[in-house]
Amino acid sequence: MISILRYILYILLSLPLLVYLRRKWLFSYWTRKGLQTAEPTNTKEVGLPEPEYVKVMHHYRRFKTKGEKHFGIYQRQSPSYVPINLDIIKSMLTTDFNHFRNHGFFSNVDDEPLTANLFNLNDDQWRVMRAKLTPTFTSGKMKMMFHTIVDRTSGLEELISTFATDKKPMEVKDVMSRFTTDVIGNVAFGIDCNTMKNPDSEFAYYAKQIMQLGHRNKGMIGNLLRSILPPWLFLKLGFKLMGKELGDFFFDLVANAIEYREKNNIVRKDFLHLMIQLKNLGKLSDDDKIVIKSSNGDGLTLKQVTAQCFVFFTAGFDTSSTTMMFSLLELALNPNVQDKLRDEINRVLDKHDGKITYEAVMEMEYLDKVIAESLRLFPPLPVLPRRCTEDYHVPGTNVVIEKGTAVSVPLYSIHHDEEYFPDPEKFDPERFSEEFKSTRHPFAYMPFGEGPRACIGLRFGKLQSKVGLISVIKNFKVTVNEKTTLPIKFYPSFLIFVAGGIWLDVEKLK
Ligand code: HEM
Repeated sequence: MISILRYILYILLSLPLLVYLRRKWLFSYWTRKGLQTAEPTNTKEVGLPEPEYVKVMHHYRRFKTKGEKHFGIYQRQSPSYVPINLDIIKSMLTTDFNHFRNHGFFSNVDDEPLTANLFNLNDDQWRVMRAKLTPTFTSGKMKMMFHTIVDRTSGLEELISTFATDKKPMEVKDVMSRFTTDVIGNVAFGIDCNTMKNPDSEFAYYAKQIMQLGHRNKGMIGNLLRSILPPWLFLKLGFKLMGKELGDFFFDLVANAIEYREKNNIVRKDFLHLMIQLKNLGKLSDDDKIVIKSSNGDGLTLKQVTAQCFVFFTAGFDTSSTTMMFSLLELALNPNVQDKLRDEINRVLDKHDGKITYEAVMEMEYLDKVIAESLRLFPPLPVLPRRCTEDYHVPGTNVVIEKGTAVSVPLYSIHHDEEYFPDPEKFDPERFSEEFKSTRHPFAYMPFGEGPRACIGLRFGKLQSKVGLISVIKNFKVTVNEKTTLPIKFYPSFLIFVAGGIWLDVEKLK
């Protein structure tokens, strides 16, 4: 008995040593691979912790100054490879795409249908889905949906007018998200969410839940297990990655909308109609009626359709409202740019009978530059995730990235690199004149990602951001309210969130 107790005591005493050795071994991964490493720090940060992409930028700058082409970091306990050299990045995202075709997220249509969305899908499932969805985002299809975006601008103008009349500052992210929620809710689910009129609508509630995924909705034990278990095991224990309530809400929404349209042969020019075609025919068709029978068994299931509508919504509403929020902040901080943009908007709209048409938007070159510069300074997805799917010898180096390793393409760091963008913190839309663009490495700017896995919704995202900005700048003058903390501080998240929000004063123009 005493000897058993002694053994237990030895084990207990040696436990801290084992933990220490395991930690040492895990965190020596990159050194063993011959790569410079950003050591994980244990020091407590004072105030708001910096988001991961800002920490990566500090390392990026340090290692780049030393002439390194790449370095390694640790996310929790997992190693992640961070390329610095743009030619390496180009190879990984394009020519050697096959080694890095996955984002590295979990997806399983049976256990949790919403995870079977294009962003999460892997390997052949991704390839097949991407090929099916690509024709949904052509410029022809964008023109078809254009009126839905423009129709929502009257609600946006009404909403902003209330702040101008009451002389109250407006929290820009809230206002612009309500605009994009109404636009995408309409084109992806075919419903009038009306969050601009009613911020407490059911739809607005779920939109907020989506933005909190991964932090708060699983309870304390759920969050703890989620951080240590692989997703498949987490699901086997009865937890949900996205939450059951959220999954049921979106599934019912899509199922009911499709049933209604199919029963009543309702055709609308939106994503949902295109998804009905993909469900029933397996491809898009020019028919202006609903065809029910799948001719070749190639059609998407209802769960697959729901997952894609869900990702259009999630990937589409926050990215575009973030883009407009930062554009408006910079326009408020740079009144000369704001005036110049307003002049362009008025000049072009005059040529188009004062109407926001697709052609008018395409004609606004300065608007395009303003948005491009805002996306440079504040890319809504500041790090591009990839997962290595086959061992990869990094060109021009002795390093081999092992299958299964995560890759973080440091978009935010590249966009703030003074080699590519001199005086990088300055907002200067002229960086996107043809003259300057042609002198830059093509991979120095990629807010929508690059290669076959780049953002499928680029055209739609740009279009709704442009229409939203036209509608605000045409009608209102914006200035910074003192409630905005400058310089802005980011909230720690993998997306760009501003701590305390961005508050602007708005003045209605005649
Ligand atoms: C300004 C707006 C937007 C920005 C900045 C943006 C940015 C991005 C980025 C950086 C990626 C990852 C690309 C990569 O891994 O290389 C991405 C992927 C994606 N985006 Fe967007 N996005 C925007 C708007 C939209 C919209 C409006 C939609 C849909 C309606 C959308 C749907 C998607 C989807 C489905 C993916 C996954 C593509 C795949 O894995 O094949 N995005 N987006």
